[in-house]
Amino acid sequence: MAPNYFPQSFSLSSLALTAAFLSLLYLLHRRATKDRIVPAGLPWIGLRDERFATTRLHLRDVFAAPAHLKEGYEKYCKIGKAFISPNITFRPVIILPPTHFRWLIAQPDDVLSIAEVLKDAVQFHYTSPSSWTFTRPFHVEALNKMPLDRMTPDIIDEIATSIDSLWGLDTSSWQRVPISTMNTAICRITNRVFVGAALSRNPTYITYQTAFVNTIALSAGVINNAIPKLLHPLLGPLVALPCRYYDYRCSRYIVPLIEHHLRACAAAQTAAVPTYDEPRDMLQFFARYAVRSADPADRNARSICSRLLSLNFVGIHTSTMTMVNALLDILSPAGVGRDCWGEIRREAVGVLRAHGGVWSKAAVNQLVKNDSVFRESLRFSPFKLKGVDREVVARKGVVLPDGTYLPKGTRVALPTYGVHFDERFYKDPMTFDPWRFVGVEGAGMIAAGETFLGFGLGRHACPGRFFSAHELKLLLAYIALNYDIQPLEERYANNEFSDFSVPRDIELTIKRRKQSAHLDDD
Ligand code: HEM
Repeated sequence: MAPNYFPQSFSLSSLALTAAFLSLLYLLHRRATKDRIVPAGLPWIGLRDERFATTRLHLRDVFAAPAHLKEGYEKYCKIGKAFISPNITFRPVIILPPTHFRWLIAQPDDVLSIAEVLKDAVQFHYTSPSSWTFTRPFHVEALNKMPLDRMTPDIIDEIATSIDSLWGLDTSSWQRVPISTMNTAICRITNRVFVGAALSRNPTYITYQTAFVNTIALSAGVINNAIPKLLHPLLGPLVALPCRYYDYRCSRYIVPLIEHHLRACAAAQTAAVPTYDEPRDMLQFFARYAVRSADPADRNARSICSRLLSLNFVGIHTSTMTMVNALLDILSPAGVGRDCWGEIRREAVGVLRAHGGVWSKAAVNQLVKNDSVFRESLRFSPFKLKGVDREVVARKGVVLPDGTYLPKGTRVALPTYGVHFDERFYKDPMTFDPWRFVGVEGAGMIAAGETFLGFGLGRHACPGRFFSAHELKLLLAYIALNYDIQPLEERYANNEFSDFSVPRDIELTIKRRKQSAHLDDD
């Protein structure tokens, strides 16, 4: 009798189930790899000779991205060559060397697109469809031209109110506060500037707004990384339900305000004598742009509201991480060794006294040490290790300066991490030197350039950086003037995940000063 190789319990149905499971795995693998456009002739970084080599490389990259990017930069970028970097999304990204940067920023948007990357990264189609139903991206122009001088009194008022309530006013004893309180403060300051005092102090609105900002990132992450593309139309709307709900709840507060501002702007436009006040918040500013547009789609209050919420999302996370990284760097042994906290406080005292105790844009512009610390921290502790991501959208693809052909759909990016630690661009790059940029022509915090990619590069460089730099410098100055902080034992390492480097939530030991340092006797 022929031997029975199958255990008794191993029935035909379990065999069929196993086969179905394996087929499903194979199909998912095929779907996951469908978008892998891999241009010919470029080297991979980190690829091993093994089965399912690229799939395993993409998975390994979740924790090995910094090592991959460093190795690729040293091996290829430094000799002017591009390389292929793996990615958690299973879409490889072509990392361009500094010699190709000028070529990249010279490409028009219908060849290399940032919009495609953003839409995909945030899965706007599911998470916030209304934020893309506009014809003109006037929010970018509005961000570039924000009337920061006029907004400064509100910004400093919101900084003082939020920090005082989050960190307390006890001048007698040291307190422990989570560094993540910066997130709440920046959320409040941003909202004060975006939607005005009434809403920024409304706890219910702030709860919904914070929930939106947090769930949109989570939903997009799940859709992008945990659901095969094939299932996006089915599961995308379900996963995005929470952030769509919070978007809706916020809109109940914001839309009536926008409609009010749109009516007021339209009336002022037709009045013989304009009656409308100069805008003090972004909603008013947006309304001005909207009424000037010839396209009614630009005046859709729901779309303007979702656009504003998406800007909140982009701006609050980035500004929070920049502030937290800066505090960690300043209070680390490297920052303490250069008396960073003391210097920032002395500078703030001098500038504030020189301006009669009142902050203005001109006063903030004189905070050169404060400015240098932020730029150095963005260089030394970037929260995104590769950046300036673009997608090839030209139907016929595009050719790199070295002759490499990139088909439509290829993703390209620049090696932020490599450039920021390249000894050809920075002396002693592994050292945090807070005063590195003081007095250096063209090296202010917001100056985007080929050797500093913290805010991107070219015409799409971050339009929110003018506001963010202003807000962060005022926030740091306020804290330095009003609080003592104990140094940290070490520069706590950030959590690294894929090409993200996110600071950890640690506790700071702080004590309120009896009065702002600019009022002290010398
Ligand atoms: C320190 C804080 C910030 C950092 C480090 C930062 C960084 C960046 C980076 C690296 C880019 C990509 C640029 C490129 O690919 O060339 C970007 C784009 C962008 N940022 Fe920021 N950002 C910050 C704050 C803000 C704020 C506060 C806002 C708005 C309120 C904002 C709005 C935007 C927008 C709308 C874009 C897309 C620009 C476009 O599509 O042309 N950012 N930002």
